[in-house]
This record gives sequence, structure tokens and C-alpha cells, in this order.
Amino acid sequence: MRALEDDLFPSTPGKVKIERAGGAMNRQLHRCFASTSTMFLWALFLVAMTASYLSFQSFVDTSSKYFAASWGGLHWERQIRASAAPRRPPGSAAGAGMSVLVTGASGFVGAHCSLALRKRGDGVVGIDNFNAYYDPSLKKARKALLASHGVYVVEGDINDGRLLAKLFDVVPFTHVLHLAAQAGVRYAMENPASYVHSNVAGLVTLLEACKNADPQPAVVWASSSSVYGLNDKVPFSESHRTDQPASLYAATKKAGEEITHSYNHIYGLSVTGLRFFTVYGPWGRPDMAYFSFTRNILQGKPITVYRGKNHVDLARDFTYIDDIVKGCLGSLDTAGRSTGTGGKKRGPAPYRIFNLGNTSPVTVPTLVSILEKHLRVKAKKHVVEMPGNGDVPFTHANISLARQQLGYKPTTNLDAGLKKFVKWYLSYYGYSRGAKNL
Ligand SMILES: O=C(O)[C@H]1O[C@H](OP(=O)(O)OP(=O)(O)OC[C@H]2O[C@@H](n3ccc(=O)[nH]c3=O)[C@H](O)[C@@H]2O)[C@H](O)[C@@H](O)[C@H]1O
Repeated sequence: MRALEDDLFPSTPGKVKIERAGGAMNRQLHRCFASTSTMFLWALFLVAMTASYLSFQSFVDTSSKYFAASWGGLHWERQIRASAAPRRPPGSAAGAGMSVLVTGASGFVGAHCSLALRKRGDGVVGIDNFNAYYDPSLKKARKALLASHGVYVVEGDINDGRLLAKLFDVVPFTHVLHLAAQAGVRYAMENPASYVHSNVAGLVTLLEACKNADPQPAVVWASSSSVYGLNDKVPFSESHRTDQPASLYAATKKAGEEITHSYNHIYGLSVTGLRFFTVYGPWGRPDMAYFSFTRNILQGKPITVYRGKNHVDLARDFTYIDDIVKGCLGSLDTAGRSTGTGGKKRGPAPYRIFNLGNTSPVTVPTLVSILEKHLRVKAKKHVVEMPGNGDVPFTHANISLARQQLGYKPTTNLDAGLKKFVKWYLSYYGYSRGAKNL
């Protein structure tokens, strides 16, 4: 049975039908068709207008949510300026104080450094994208801690060049402490693109902003012990080979060293790269072994302990967070000035690389037994051969260069550092109150 619409909108072209019909009927049909097709065109036009209006609205909504709610505006600028203002007493021996932009400020090392800078009177503004690589509530808690000390953390990504340009517009930062990164050695096999996004593309966007800033800041940033890769000369020295990365993570950090070198060479940016050796401590990263082992041990779950070839234990030069903070602040204090302006350098600027390690590697089974001691719980160990996932069998830092040039001198051994970590962990997750809310 034919429906009414079939008559008004024939499936074959109306023009053919009209040609076959004749007289008044023909004219009527013609008028009918003409008005129908006009209506059809109007309907189409209206649909198109509505669609473009809706998509424009959603664009406006998204961008206003991002731009207006996250950053921008007079109030926001006032907060940034207040946070960036150094508060050292006038005539202080340590000078006037720095204004530091800390990227990854709600991360583990970023939060500790931001707090230390603020406590000694430097101005600090943080930026962090609060991604979900690990529990963002821990990052929010670090942000709240920083806020309680007057450090403002902007929610944004280092890939957002407009945001970075705006920050440099509002504050003439003297230094950038760049700690935002996609961390983790093994996760690179699961999500390789996130390493390129943060550690390569994000780094370049940040360096562009630094290069364009007037005055240009000095840049201190986090490289990694993992750049030593398959190097087997120990202890690892800055002059050793770093062209054999064992993971994509390591490769992106090595790329960072080369990229920063080119910005130093062309634009006169002062650059200091710090090769961190397995940093641990309170407010640490839940993805790291010492942290996840603690969680599992307390929950009575098994832990997987990797072992190297021929049953050799893996070892790391575990470095306590307070020592790393001293190395970062020492690097900021000794960083020479950038020399560029308007995209041109006026002379050579410093380019430095330092190991920041502890100089005393400890095996993973020893790490576990120290944790067992402080937690007073025995671990259920599941020992397996190290999978081919980017891990290296051991790390060991030679820190002579950092000692000489930064006055870097680590003072916390793994036992003392893990004791502090466990104390923090039990308190943060409510164990001391018996809540066990993990
Ligand atoms: O120095 C760095 O530059 C890097 O340090 C850190 O990497 P790693 O030294 O690999 O630390 P981490 O994961 O704690 O594993 C420690 C040990 O436990 C072993 N390990 C690990 C997990 C597990 O389930 N079992 C296990 O035995 C594992 O085989 C290893 O032997 C940072 O995460 C990284 O972001 C980067 O900063």
C-alpha cells in the first residue's frame, strides 16, 4: 500500500512525471512539486543551520569550559602573580629569590621541589595535567598541600602552547623546573603514544615557550638513569654511552637530552638535565615497586619480584626524595643565565647534565625485606624471571660531577628512607587509625 508521502515525494524524479502529464493537471502538479521542492530545500537549509549551530555551541562550550574555567581572567592572573612572587627577606644572603615555573608540580618530585622552593622564599607557580596514569586523587592531595603553602598549580598540559605563552606573559619566570613527564619504564609497552606526547612533543612546546619568553628562563629538567640502557660500565658516569636505550621511556628521555641541546645551541637557553636514579619516598608514585609492594603486602596480596638472568638479583641505586630535592635546588641555584632574546642567542649558554643517584645500589629482594621489617608483615613473594619489558638489570650512579658542581651529597640510605615512606603511607591511607581504606 502506498503512503501519502509516496505521492508527494515520488521515488523517481518528479520532472519526468510532470512531462508525461498534461494541461491543468500538469500545471497543478508542477506548482505542487515546485512548492514541495522549495519546502524540501528549506527543510534541508534549516537542518543544516541547526546542525552547524549545535556544533558551534558544543565548540564554544568545550573551549569556554577549558579556557575560562581552567585558566585566564584577572582573578587567575592575580593568583599566578601572587604565587610567583619571591618572599625572601630583603637583603637576604641568598639574594632576591627566583620565580620558578614547575611543570608536573602535583607529581611526586614536583610537589616536593615546589614546597622546598616556597619554604625558602622563592616564588613558585605549578602546572600539571592531573592525568590518570595513577590515582589522580593523590595528585589532588599534593595540590591541596601546595595550596596550603601558597603555591598555585594551574590545571593544564605542557602541550598547550597558548597557556604557556600566557603564563610567561603574566610572570617573567627566572627558572623553569620541568618535571612533567610520562614516567614508568614498563608502561611504555602499553601506551607508547603517551611517552611521545609528554616527553617529546610536550618538551618541545615547553622549550618553544621558554625560547620565546623575554627574559628567557634557565631550564632544569628531569632526564633519567634509564638513558644508560645497556651500558654495563659501573658506576654510570655522565660521559658513558647513552645510545643504547632498553625501553621507549629511556629513548624519549634520551631524545629530551638531544632536543634540549639543540635549543641551547640555537637559542641560548641555559639547560641542566638531571638523570634521576629510582626516586622514592613519602608522597611517592603508586606505580613504582616500593609503593605497590607496600600496598600488596599490607593487603595480604602476593608481590612479583623480577630476577635477572642466571638467577642474579636486580638492583637499583634507590635515591631518597629529599636528596633529589637538594640536587634540583642546587641545579636551579647554579644554573647560568640564558642568553637569547627574540629567537637569537647573544652568546653561549650553559648546557649541563648530572647524575642524581645515591651511589649504593640495593637488590630488589633486599628492598622487600626492608619493607617487611618496617611494615611488620611478611610478603608473599612470587619470583619470576625479568620479562623483556624494558627493564635493566642494575643501576649505579657516579655522582662526582654533581658533588663538585652542585654540592650534591645524598644522606639517606634505603633503610632510613623506607622507614619514612612507610610512616607516611600508613598515615596517609589511614592505617594508623585502623581504617585500612585502600
Ligand atoms: O631511574 C629512573 O630513571 C627510573 O626509575 C624508576 O624505574 P625503575 O628503576 O624501573 O623503578 P621501579 O618501577 O620501582 O622498579 C624497581 C625495581 O623493581 C623491579 N620490579 C618492579 C615491579 C615489579 O612488580 N617487580 C619488580 O621486581 C624492577 O624490575 C626494578 O628492578 C621509575 O619508575 C622511572 O620512571 C624512572 O624514573
